[in-house]
Amino acid sequence: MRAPMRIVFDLDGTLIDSAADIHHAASATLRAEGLSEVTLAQTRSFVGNGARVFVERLERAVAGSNIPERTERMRAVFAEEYRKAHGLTQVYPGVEEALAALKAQGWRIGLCTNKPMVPTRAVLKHFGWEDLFETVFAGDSLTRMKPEPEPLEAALEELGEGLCLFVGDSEVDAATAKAAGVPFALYTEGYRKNPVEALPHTEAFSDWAELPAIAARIAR
Ligand SMILES: O=C(O)COP(=O)(O)O
Ligand SMILES: [Mg+2]
Repeated sequence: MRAPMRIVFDLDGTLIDSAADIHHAASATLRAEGLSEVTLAQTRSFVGNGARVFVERLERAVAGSNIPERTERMRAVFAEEYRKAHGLTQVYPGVEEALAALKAQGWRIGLCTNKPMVPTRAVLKHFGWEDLFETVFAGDSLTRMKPEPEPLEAALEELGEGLCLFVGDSEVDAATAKAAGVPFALYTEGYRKNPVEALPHTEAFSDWAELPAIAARIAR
């Protein structure tokens, strides 16, 4: 009998390009404080360590520092805006076909994102993906988030035993996989800040059509 296989995906910058919506939510948050706005490229560079860190980076970029009361107000506005922010989000080309192919190959599929659970569920619903993942760990599911290994380990545990693979786009994901001792497939078209070579990875891909073959190779 074939050993079970488990594959866990990151969300932002891996399955979906959500930067435009995050930028929109960030702009509303900054406007509410009378602060100047940031560019889409800046927004992209602030994504990766969850919503709390995102807001801190945003505030620091335009105001020079974090003032606790202001940071809290900004967090509240951002959370509200983020929940509604999926109209501009695009699924990367080939993602749905690749996930279907992986399922057909016998992979059990999970999600491990640093995005909080409320906007994560909202975006999954938006794309009709509520039942796509057998397990979902968000940035606020546990007390620790990526790059700590716990959420990835927890997602894998929920998927049972067997060979495993993590797929993500960023330095945070590469570090998480390394910390958990899990093979890592790097999607190169997401929000990473450094060259591909600088991120520890088992395999890298730029086209989702390549992933089923990569996974099959790792599973051999
Ligand atoms: O929301 C974030 O900061 C990052 O989200 P991700 O873990 O899905 O890339
Ligand atoms: Mg990501």
